[in-house]
Amino acid sequence: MKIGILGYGTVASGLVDIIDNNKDKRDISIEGILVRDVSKHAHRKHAEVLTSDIEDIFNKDVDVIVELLGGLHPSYEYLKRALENKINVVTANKDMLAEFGGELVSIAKENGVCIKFEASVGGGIPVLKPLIESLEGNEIDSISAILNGTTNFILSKMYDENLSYDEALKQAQELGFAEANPESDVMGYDAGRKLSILSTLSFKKRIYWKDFYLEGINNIEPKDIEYAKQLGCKIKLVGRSKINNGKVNGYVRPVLVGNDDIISKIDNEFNIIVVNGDFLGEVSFVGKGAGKDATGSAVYADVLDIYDHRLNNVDAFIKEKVDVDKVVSHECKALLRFKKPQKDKIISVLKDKLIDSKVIAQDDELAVVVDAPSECAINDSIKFIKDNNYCEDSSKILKLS
Ligand SMILES: NC(=O)C1=CN([C@@H]2O[C@H](COP(=O)(O)OP(=O)(O)OC[C@H]3O[C@@H](n4cnc5c(N)ncnc54)[C@H](OP(=O)(O)O)[C@@H]3O)[C@@H](O)[C@H]2O)C=CC1
Ligand SMILES: N[C@@H](CC=O)C(=O)O
Repeated sequence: MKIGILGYGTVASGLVDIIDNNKDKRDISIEGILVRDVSKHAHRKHAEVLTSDIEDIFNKDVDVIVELLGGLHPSYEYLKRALENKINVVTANKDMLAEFGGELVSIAKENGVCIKFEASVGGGIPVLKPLIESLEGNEIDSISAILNGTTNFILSKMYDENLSYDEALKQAQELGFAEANPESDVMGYDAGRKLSILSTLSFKKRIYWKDFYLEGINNIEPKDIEYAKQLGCKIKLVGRSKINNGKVNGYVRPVLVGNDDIISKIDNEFNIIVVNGDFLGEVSFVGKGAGKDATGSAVYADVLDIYDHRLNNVDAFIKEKVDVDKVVSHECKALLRFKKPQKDKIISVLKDKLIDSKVIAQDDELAVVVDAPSECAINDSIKFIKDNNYCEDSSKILKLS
C-alpha cells in the first residue's frame, strides 16, 4: 500500500518508525513526506521522499494520505482534496475534526472512501474504535476524562516536584506533548475539542467544543496545589459530559479530585477516559495521551484498518447539533480563595447563602471549602462578596463529584 505523509514532526516521526519496524509484516511504502522546510530534515531517514510541494504527494498516486500537520489550514483543504480524489485519509488533527468533522465524513462517504482519526483523542489510547464498535450495543450517558497530556504533565510536575508552571510547560514542549501553540493545551481548548469528538461519537448527536464550559490551568497557582494536598486531593484538568433526556451538560475545567478516585492516579502525559454504558456500566481507557511513539501507534492502527479494507465511516458527525448546558446544577463542593479579605463578612455571607463552609486557611488570604446546592449558588455568593468589596480578588475550584 502506498502512503503519503503530511508533516514530519513528533507524531509523523513515530508513525515512520513503526512502519519501518513492521516492514516485514505489512508492505507499506512511504511515497512522500510533506514538510515546510526540506533542508531541516535532510539528514533523516526517508529524506529522499521529502517535499515542500503538496503536488508531489498528489502526483504519487497514493492509497492513503496521513495528515499530521496540525491546525485548520491548509490541512482541511488537503484532506478535502484527497477525499474528493477517492484517497483514504488518516488524521490525528482534533482541531480540524472538531470544526469540520461532519463535512469531511460526508465527502468521504460520497466518494466511497474513509477518514480515520483514532489518534485525535487520547493520543495512543485505543478508545474511539472500542467506543464505536465494541460498545455499539450500549447507550453511553456520561464521559469523565483527562484528555490533555501537556496539562496533566504540568499539573503532575507542579504537584510532585514543585516545578513552576513555566518550567513544566517548557519540559512538555521539549518532550513533544504540546501543540504548536500551547495556548490550545493550557486554556482547555484541546481537551474541549477532544471531549466534543468523544461526546459526538458517544451520544450520537453533533456537539460543538465551543459550547462546553471551558477553563484552562493557566490560573492555577502553587498555593492551589498546597491546598489540594491539605485536602487529600490533586488538581486535574477534567472534561466531563453527560446526556439526560436528550440534554447535554459539559465542561473542561481544573477540579479537585480526591486521592481515592481513579482519575487522580493518572499522572504526567497519561490520559484516562471513563464512559458509562447502560449494559456494560463504567469502563476506563488509560494510556499515554501524547508523545511520538504512543501517538504514532494509534495512527498506524488506522493505516492498518485501511490496509485490511476496514473502510467504515462514522455517521455521528453528521447528526443534528444539540445545545450544551454549561453550569453544574447539582450539589457541589468547591475551594474558594479570597485575597485581601474582610474575613468575618465573607464567612458570614457564605454561611448565609450556602449549605456549609469550612475555613482551611486565613493568613494573608482566606481559603474556604464550601458545600453548595449548585454552582450558581456559589457564583451568586462570590458576586455578592465582590459587589460589596469584601475582597480584592477571588478564585474557585470545584471538587469532582
Ligand atoms: N504531539 C502529540 O503528542 C500529539 C499530536 N496530535 C496531533 O497530531 C498533529 C501533528 O502534531 P505534531 O506531530 O506534534 O506536530 P509538529 O509541530 O511536531 O509537526 C508538524 C509537522 O508538520 C509540518 N507542517 C506544518 N504546517 C505545514 C505546512 N503548511 N506545509 C507543510 N508542512 C507543514 C512541519 O514541517 P516543518 O518540520 O518543516 O516545520 C512539521 O514537520 C496535530 O494535529 C496534533 O494536534 C495528536 C495526538 C498527540
Ligand atoms: N497537545 C496534546 C497532544 C495530544 O493530543 C496533549 O498534550 O494532549
